[in-house]
Amino acid sequence: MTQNVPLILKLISSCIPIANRAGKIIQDVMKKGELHIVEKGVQDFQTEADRLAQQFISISLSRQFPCITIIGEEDDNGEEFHVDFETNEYDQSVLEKKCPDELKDIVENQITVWVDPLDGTSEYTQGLLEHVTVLIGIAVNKKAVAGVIHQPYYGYKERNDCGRTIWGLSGLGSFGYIPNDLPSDRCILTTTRSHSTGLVQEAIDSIKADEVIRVGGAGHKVLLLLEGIAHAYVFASKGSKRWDTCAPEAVLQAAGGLLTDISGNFYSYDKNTNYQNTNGVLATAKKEDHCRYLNLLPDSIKQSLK
Ligand SMILES: Nc1ncnc2c1ncn2[C@@H]1O[C@H](COP(=O)(O)O)[C@@H](O)[C@H]1OP(=O)(O)O
Ligand SMILES: [Mg+2]
Ligand SMILES: [Mg+2]
Ligand SMILES: [Mg+2]
Repeated sequence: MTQNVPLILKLISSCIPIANRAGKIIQDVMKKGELHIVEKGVQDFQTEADRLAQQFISISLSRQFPCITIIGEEDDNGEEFHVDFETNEYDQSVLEKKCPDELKDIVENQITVWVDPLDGTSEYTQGLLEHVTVLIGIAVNKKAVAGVIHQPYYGYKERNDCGRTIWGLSGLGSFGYIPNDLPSDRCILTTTRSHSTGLVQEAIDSIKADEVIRVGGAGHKVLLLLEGIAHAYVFASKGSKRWDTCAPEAVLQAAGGLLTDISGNFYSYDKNTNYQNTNGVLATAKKEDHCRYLNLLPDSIKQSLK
């Protein structure tokens, strides 16, 4: 069934059911009601759901794609985990797509997968469940080229079968959501709700937006850009990591947007990179708007993150 499918499509089509299943693991932990929270650092938490979803994703992907490098947020907890799920499921709609020519011949050792099993952990622990996403980002050499963003609690207040999965591939497009037009008469920003600093606020103020939406998670904020709810995501702080931005960057770029650090430089997603996003995040729904936001941010803010 998948013999003649290029590796990159096969990998994305496998990441979708894996991300969906990780979302179920996250829901199950919440249903049981005991999160077993560990504090990794200041404003940096890990729950049972982060750990179990990480192990599930890492084990499932490495069984199926043994020569791919997988780097996950919660990799080093050393716990035993039994994966009872045969990871030979594929999302058929991905397998049917035409692979962009430049990605047809990619092999496993060129790929690094950046996994954030639960993005928006602070919000998850506070019951802000729509902020939670599962992020699986696929980099070829150092570039983020594909991403899967699963939002397990999307629509949970309205329906029982909640959740949705968005994915994108550079040169092909983005799928799984309705891209509405951005408002043309006002400027709407999105930024952190749980990791704000004086500098984060200074950067927001320098843009003089009409509205600022403060929500959790890098995945969730990029969804606001994809859906035409916010024009730009501005986070002038260290704190996020490559697994927070790889999938969002790839899906956004496939949809015509752009994600860089606050000086306009791309992060490298090479397997040997330092994984800290030291220079913050500036993402825009439209790549042609990116330069304007970049110019609005004062040099003093850019310099102080370097
Ligand atoms: N200071 C920080 N320490 C740890 N993680 C951070 C920090 N700042 C941001 N992050 C990660 O980046 C995501 C986006 O940031 P924010 O929600 O503040 O805008 C967070 O959900 C968190 O990911 P995670 O929840 O996976 O640990
Ligand atoms: Mg975390
Ligand atoms: Mg995260
Ligand atoms: Mg996380």
